[in-house]
Amino acid sequence: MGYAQLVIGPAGSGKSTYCSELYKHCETIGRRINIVNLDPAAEDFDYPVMMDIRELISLDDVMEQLNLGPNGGLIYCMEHLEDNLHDWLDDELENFLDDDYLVFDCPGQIELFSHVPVLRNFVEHLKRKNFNVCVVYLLDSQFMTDVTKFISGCMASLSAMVQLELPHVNILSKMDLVRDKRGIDNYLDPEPTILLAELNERMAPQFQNLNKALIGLIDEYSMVSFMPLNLKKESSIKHVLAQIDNCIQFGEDADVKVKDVDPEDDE
Ligand SMILES: Nc1nc2c(ncn2[C@@H]2O[C@H](COP(=O)(O)OP(=O)(O)OP(=O)(O)O)[C@@H](O)[C@H]2O)c(=O)[nH]1
Ligand SMILES: [Mg+2]
Repeated sequence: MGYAQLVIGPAGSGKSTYCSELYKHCETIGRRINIVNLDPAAEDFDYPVMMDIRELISLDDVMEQLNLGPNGGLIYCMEHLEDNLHDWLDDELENFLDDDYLVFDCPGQIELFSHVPVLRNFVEHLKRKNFNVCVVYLLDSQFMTDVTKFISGCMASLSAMVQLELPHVNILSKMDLVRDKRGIDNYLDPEPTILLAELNERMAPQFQNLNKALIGLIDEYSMVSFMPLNLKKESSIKHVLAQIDNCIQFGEDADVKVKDVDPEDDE
């Protein structure tokens, strides 16, 4: 049994920074995690890269040889990854132990978790390899300045939920930059009626039915809860990691194993 976090979210939402701070945190507490780069366009890393899509395919080569732009090139690279799950990925996974913990730093192109099936197939493959996988969806708290942005952030996250069908943890990133914490509180675990009132206030009257339907949808998926993450605070990282571990049953299996070898249990 392996464990994996699939770190996704819009471009610039802080995925790679999250991965590197998580790595540092785990290093401090003596816990082994492995960060995998799935972004063919990434250049610099603050974390040791245990597995790297750039060893499989080069975005620059793809763009040059196939005459593609950066986004088309990226999708091509990701589809190439999909075609190589059984050889490249499986070979790379051989390097890890059975109960290793992997964190996948994904690209930020929204099409990867809205309609392109690559990540879904990638996850299915990991599941077949006996990984417990969870989505860690990052949304930049800097954009949480009004209800319309919040709704669009929720919709993108919801589309990832529907696409990937995985346990899902929503995180509001870059909390160290938030000055008005009260403004953000409304969006951490929001009250649907308050959201609806705000939305109606913001938008022209003809949208009231649509607003109601949107808020109803978000409410019914009961996914509008975001966990704030301040990477400058060790306690915040610890809290978020504990929630994610819980989602993929990380600690639980470990506990069982400890008990299994406990000699006092023999009696
Ligand atoms: N202050 C602050 N800045 C952050 C934080 N996380 C990320 N940033 C900054 O936000 C920018 C984008 O961060 P990345 O970690 O590269 O974001 P990403 O989601 O990996 O971006 P892509 O890979 O391009 O999709 C960088 O300039 C980071 O320094 C944070 O927690 N606090
Ligand atoms: Mg990145």
